[in-house]
Amino acid sequence: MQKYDHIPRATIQRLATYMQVLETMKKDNIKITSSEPLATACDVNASQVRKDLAYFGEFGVRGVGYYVDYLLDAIKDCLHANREWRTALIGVGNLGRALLNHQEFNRRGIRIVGAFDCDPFKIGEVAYGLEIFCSKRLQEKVPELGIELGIITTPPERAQRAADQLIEAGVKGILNFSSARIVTPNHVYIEYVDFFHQIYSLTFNISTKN
Ligand SMILES: NC(=O)c1ccc[n+]([C@@H]2O[C@H](COP(=O)([O-])OP(=O)(O)OC[C@H]3O[C@@H](n4cnc5c(N)ncnc54)[C@H](O)[C@@H]3O)[C@@H](O)[C@H]2O)c1
Repeated sequence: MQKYDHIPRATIQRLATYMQVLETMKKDNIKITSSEPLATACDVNASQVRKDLAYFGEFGVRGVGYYVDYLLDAIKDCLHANREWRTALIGVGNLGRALLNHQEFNRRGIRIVGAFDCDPFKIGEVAYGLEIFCSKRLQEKVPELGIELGIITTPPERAQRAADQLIEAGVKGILNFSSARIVTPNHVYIEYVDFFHQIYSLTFNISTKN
């Protein structure tokens, strides 16, 4: 069993939220904080924050709290968010183009260095500084461009094929924006982004809790 295998997925997701809260504090020149603001941001209690952080080490200072800079750097280390991740985007349609143009990826070290599509009219076109390659060339381009992550923005019925091509090329982490559930081998990690999940949570809460 690997050192970090027992860490719950929810903990990892909360760490990403803690990181955002701490980044805002840093911008606002706040030097010291406690678990409470981090807990509030994630709708958990302060002891959950301490438990989440304890998986990775001891970051608080007794009688002081947490130094914002130090905790932010420590969380970035935990999430490996302090280095560049070279990324391929598959499916240069409406959403794909919006993501290619989203500056926040670069700022966070997620560098989209390859854009791929299967439409012959799009292949060879330049979108936001990237030449669009045929997705059949992933096998060749992934090692050449040092790509480690993939983003899928194809129609759902094409997403498994796109994932298979990424996996065959050696990619081990995939962010899937299509609604398709993707089958991957154990060594490949997949995350799903779907704003309908959040919308249905809103419709449920509005309808049942008011
Ligand atoms: N997660 C979300 O919240 C969210 C929001 C909007 C859209 N979506 C999903 O994102 C996906 C893209 O939406 P869109 O509006 O950009 O669609 P789109 O039709 O504009 O773009 C899809 C692109 O994928 C390309 N493509 C198709 N098959 C491919 C393959 N096998 N390899 C490479 N490229 C391929 C097409 O040529 C096209 O350029 C859809 O699955 C849509 O449902 C998700």
